[in-house]
Amino acid sequence: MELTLKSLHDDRDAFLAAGYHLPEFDYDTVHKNTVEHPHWIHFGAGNIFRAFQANVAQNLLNSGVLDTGLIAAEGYDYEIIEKSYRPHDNLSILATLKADNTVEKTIVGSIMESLILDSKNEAEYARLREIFKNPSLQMASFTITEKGYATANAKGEFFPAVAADFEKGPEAPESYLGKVVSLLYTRYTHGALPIAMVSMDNCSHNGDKLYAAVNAFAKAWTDNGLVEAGFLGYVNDQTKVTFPWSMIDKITPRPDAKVEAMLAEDHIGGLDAVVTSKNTYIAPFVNAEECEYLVIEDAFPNGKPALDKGGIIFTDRATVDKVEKMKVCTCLNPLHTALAIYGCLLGYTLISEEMKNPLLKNMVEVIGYKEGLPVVVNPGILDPKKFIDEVVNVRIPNPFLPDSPQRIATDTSQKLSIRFGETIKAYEASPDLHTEDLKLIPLVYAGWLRYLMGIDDEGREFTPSSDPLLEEARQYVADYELSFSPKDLSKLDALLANEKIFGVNLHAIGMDTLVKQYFAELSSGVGAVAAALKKYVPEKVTL
Ligand SMILES: NC(=O)C1=CN([C@@H]2O[C@H](COP(=O)(O)OP(=O)(O)OC[C@H]3O[C@@H](n4cnc5c(N)ncnc54)[C@H](O)[C@@H]3O)[C@@H](O)[C@H]2O)C=CC1
Ligand SMILES: O=P(O)(O)OC[C@H]1O[C@](O)(CO)[C@@H](O)[C@@H]1O
Repeated sequence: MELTLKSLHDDRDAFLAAGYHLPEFDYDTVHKNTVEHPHWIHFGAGNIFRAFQANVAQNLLNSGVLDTGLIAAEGYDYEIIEKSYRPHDNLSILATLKADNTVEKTIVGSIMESLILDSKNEAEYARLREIFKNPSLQMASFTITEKGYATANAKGEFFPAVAADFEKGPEAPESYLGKVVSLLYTRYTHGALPIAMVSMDNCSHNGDKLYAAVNAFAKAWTDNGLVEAGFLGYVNDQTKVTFPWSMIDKITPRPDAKVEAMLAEDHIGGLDAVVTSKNTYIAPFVNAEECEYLVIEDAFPNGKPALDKGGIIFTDRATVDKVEKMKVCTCLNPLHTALAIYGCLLGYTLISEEMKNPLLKNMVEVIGYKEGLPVVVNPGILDPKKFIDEVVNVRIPNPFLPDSPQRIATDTSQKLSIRFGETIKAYEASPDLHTEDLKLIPLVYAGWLRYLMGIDDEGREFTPSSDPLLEEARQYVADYELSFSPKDLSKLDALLANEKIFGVNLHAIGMDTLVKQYFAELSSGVGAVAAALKKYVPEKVTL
């Protein structure tokens, strides 16, 4: 068998016998409808898109709720399309790795076109313009990673490609967002048609990030006389163009060798995973957990596909904000980051294995239930207690999900502030709660300092995961080594006072003393990390 439309047709019985769910809609009709009346284009053809959005669309096509499929556009890593989409007629295999050790295998065929977003690729760029001219288009969505929305570096200087595009205008831009905004300009010049531009990336207030980038281009092109006068107004007219906020949640690890081997047993050829030259881990299959949440602000000026029938929740902005805070600041991501740091220190390579260690499990339970939950505002549409129960008892201990502390430890310096700082701020602001009662959040901070030393609890060197502030942050711990001798910890002061990293100035609120005390213990010798966990994490957590 092959992962192609022809093989799906010719070998249908063999696929079914091997346990695959197959697309159940009339492919040719949906393809024709999509080409003629596209409703939904997605930018960022990576793993989450195929595991989540494309599968939701397929379910809705199967049940007849939708009659058009998806168009995938890739403007950063063209190899994804060349190596993983086109050889397989845009089909992919979704391996849903359930906590009960069953794997659901689905051939996802809802992506009707895959296009390279490159202004030098005339044919495909023309097709993208055609799509943006079409009145039927309701939504352009994005999963391009948080850094994909940046137009400038940390010093505020525009990236060279962005600066060049500001000068050149919408004809043939080179930067990612420049290309997207030039398509939006095409939509403007063809009737100022309405559209929702929906970021589905895992970052706080994601719609604002997309808006800021789009608006920067619209403004620069207007100031430089490169676009019609009304374009900037169009981008800022919410009856025309919106930038809804969203919260997305589905743990989708990189394509895993064990899953590849399992699929190979079904005798489907050509499923090899590749790492592209731009470092995307991609394969014709994706592996993900079963659980998924996508909550989107209901601001769609051209109407929206009936995705609510596929489990996607539409609500108001304030609710999206609360849901996102619940997940990112308390119920999922802080627990992940705590496990990432201590997992790397203790030599784990699977998050699920860490959850078998009672101390690590108790650590995340205290951080989530005891320290975080008291300050969570219930968003109403999802219950925080139930959400965290599912995270702690089902999702992160799922032994079949090949997720690693090393993957989650990527960019920790960028994550600490939102994942823990918001809770600290809420304690500081509360008349009833006391920041000094927070005992394990400081242990995570201290763990991160210990992690920056790049030496695990056995005394072996390890390579910390990539992080834009890694080298800078490592300077602060460069003088420390594993030893029981007393340390001058003042070298940590400037780091601990860095509000950007921790969300609060830990010195100003007095938490730095505890973090330093913990750090001294964690770095006091081989085995000190395990010893500190034993000392500070309760043996029993009563929920
Ligand atoms: N994988 C996961 O568990 C989840 C991911 N997400 C969000 O989706 C994003 C992408 O995740 P995956 O698709 O799993 O990753 P991936 O590595 O499979 O794909 C990354 C995608 O982003 C694009 N990209 C990377 N750097 C870029 C840049 N500088 N400019 C523009 N595009 C760029 C790539 O070309 C590719 O389309 C994440 O960063 C996160 O925000 C959200 C929830 C879960
Ligand atoms: O720590 P990161 O890199 O944001 O990844 C966290 C993981 O958890 C999630 O937030 C779950 O949705 C995903 O984005 C990702 O798989």
